Amino acid sequence: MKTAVHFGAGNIGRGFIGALFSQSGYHVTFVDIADAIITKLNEEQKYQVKLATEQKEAVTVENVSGLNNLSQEQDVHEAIKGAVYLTTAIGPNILPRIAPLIAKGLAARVKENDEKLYVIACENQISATDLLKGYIFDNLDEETKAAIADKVYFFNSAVDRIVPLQDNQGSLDVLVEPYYEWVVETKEDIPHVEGMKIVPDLGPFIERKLFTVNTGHAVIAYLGYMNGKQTIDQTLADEEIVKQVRATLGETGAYLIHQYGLNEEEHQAYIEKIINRFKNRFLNDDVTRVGRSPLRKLGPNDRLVKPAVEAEKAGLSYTNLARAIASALLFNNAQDEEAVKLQQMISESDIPSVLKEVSGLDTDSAITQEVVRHYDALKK
Ligand SMILES: NC(=O)C1=CN([C@@H]2O[C@H](COP(=O)(O)OP(=O)(O)OC[C@H]3O[C@@H](n4cnc5c(N)ncnc54)[C@H](O)[C@@H]3O)[C@@H](O)[C@H]2O)C=CC1
Ligand SMILES: O=P(O)(O)OC[C@H]1O[C@](O)(CO)[C@@H](O)[C@@H]1O
Repeated sequence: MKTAVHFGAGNIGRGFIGALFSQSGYHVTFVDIADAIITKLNEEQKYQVKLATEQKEAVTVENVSGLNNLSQEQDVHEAIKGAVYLTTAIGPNILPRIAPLIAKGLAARVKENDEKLYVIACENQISATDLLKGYIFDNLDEETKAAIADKVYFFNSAVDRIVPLQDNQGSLDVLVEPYYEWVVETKEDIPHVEGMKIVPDLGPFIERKLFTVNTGHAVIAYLGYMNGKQTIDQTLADEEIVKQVRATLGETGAYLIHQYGLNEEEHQAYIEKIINRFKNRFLNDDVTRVGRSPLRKLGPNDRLVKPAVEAEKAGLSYTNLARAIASALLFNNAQDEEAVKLQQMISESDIPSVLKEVSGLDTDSAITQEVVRHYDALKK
């Protein structure tokens, strides 16, 4: 049987990417540090993906197993040696940590296997696979880099499916929204995977997704948190917040239309479809999950700052994006490591200096001034 090695047996790993490989006739070897999940995968060898709908339709995912990357290094090398695909859904910040192990696996593989291997990072981050490739190459000697050149291919991708935190008493089953989109950038003819959409240029896809789904979601999460809401759908019951989401997505939309020549009506329909996805009450999606890791979300290339910077460059409005950035700066969830660090930075310094450090914005830039104005207003 063909195999795919997937790093990260979490929500997207089990509920989306691993499920598509399994449905396409692959055996999926999940690699993770969570021992309980790995043990259960090996014991049960299957799980269910359940749709967040009234009917809760379920699909059984079979031909799965697990390896612990901390205690089973050698087995992970063996798995990489024989795989057709190597994918990740682990969080962008974790990619550097798994790169040394992948590098060792690739070095061992190319000594004995001339077949092509396709590496795809499935993370909410522009050019995540390029980043992963860089981390892997930092761990390879020149000879191995040359040896893998025409055997290991690295493709960027965009992944879109809302998979909330799972409240299932340790079961492997995963609740997911019905919608999904996995777009992979390549001009190669690659082995078929159900549900994988191939495009020659990912730019418009990843920006459209990140600056609509993820920007919109972040606005709801931060405003919801600020207003004491528990979940995304509860937050959207507040019409003022819905208005704010539409206004923000109006700004990212204007940039996307300007940058990629998108059809205005189609883009408006895309926005509305996404807002409806967010309203799915069966997801019960916690605002703290969607707002997690605010330092990453406030990064220069991420869902809030990048569209604001691009809008400003294009002479377009960015005041609602500035408000979204301000609301992210007010996310003071004590359970979130990055939120704690962010609040500590703010308490020891000032907003312009924090934005300089976290988002790469000049302290006297127009965006920074606009964020400070909103921050002061929201804080009241
Ligand atoms: N949940 C969602 O709806 C979506 C998530 N994404 C992206 O997918 C990626 C994964 O997100 P989720 O599946 O939600 O997260 P998750 O937390 O459910 O899964 C991540 C998994 O990685 C494992 N992990 C952490 N550190 C590790 C390490 N050093 N070595 C091996 N495994 C390690 C964790 O144990 C966990 O099982 C993120 O980049 C996220 O932005 C993208 C689209 C949708
Ligand atoms: O996974 P991240 O980047 O922390 O952000 C959460 C976002 O990702 C998603 O899980 C799916 O794209 C959304 O729910 C949300 O916008």
